Amino acid sequence: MRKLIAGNWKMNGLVSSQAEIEALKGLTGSATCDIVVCPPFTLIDRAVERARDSNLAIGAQDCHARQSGAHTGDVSAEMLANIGARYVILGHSERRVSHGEDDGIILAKAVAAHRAGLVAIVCVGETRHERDEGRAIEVVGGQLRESVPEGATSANLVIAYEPVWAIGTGLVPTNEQIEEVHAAIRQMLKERLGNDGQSVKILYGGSVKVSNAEAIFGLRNVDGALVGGASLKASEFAGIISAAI
Ligand SMILES: O=C[C@H](O)COP(=O)(O)O
Repeated sequence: MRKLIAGNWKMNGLVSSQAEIEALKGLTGSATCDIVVCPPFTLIDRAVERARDSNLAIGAQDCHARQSGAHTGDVSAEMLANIGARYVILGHSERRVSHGEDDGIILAKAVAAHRAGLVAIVCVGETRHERDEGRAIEVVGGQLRESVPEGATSANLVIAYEPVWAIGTGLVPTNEQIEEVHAAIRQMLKERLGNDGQSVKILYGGSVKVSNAEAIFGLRNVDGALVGGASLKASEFAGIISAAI
């Protein structure tokens, strides 16, 4: 399956950071994988312009479930599609924790993303405590069941497995642990979405770096990565992308 490498800039980036998009274009012109950059809302418009006529797609880091209305400070999926975003990250653990988002909210947002024609990158993953209790697959399975819309397809859904304890910590599960969870996600997607579940991309996220990318991308059910810190510098992100080619 063609790999997908997505960069989540989180709450980083000023107007001057457009230079990273420009540099990334230059460094990844011959890449044979799909590449997505998800800057903060404030830079999406500019990033779309910068990425025009390149193999980079631009995404957002969240959206509201409603199309419009009295929701101060929020941005709808339709607004994102309207300015040229093609992807939206949903259910990132930083939003689950700091904004109290539960699976029901994430499901509603994924439905909204699909309504607007966006690809939803739905994040799932267990905490350290849940892993230590041997419940990683059970937790991820519950999140998938409750937050993936009925009728989602490989054209509008990507799953990102991000163990919470691996995000921004430098800790990474063993290759066996990653493969075990990805294989379980693959099976659940097939059960839920039928044959098309086989083609939904499953990304790994959590402390992906140039030094570990190749080994992670070599795992059977890993179809790419959702990269945080290492996506902020074009040269570093391009190094990860080249490991996926
Ligand atoms: O969305 C990205 C993940 O939270 C991973 O972040 P990280 O690569 O900085 O660990």
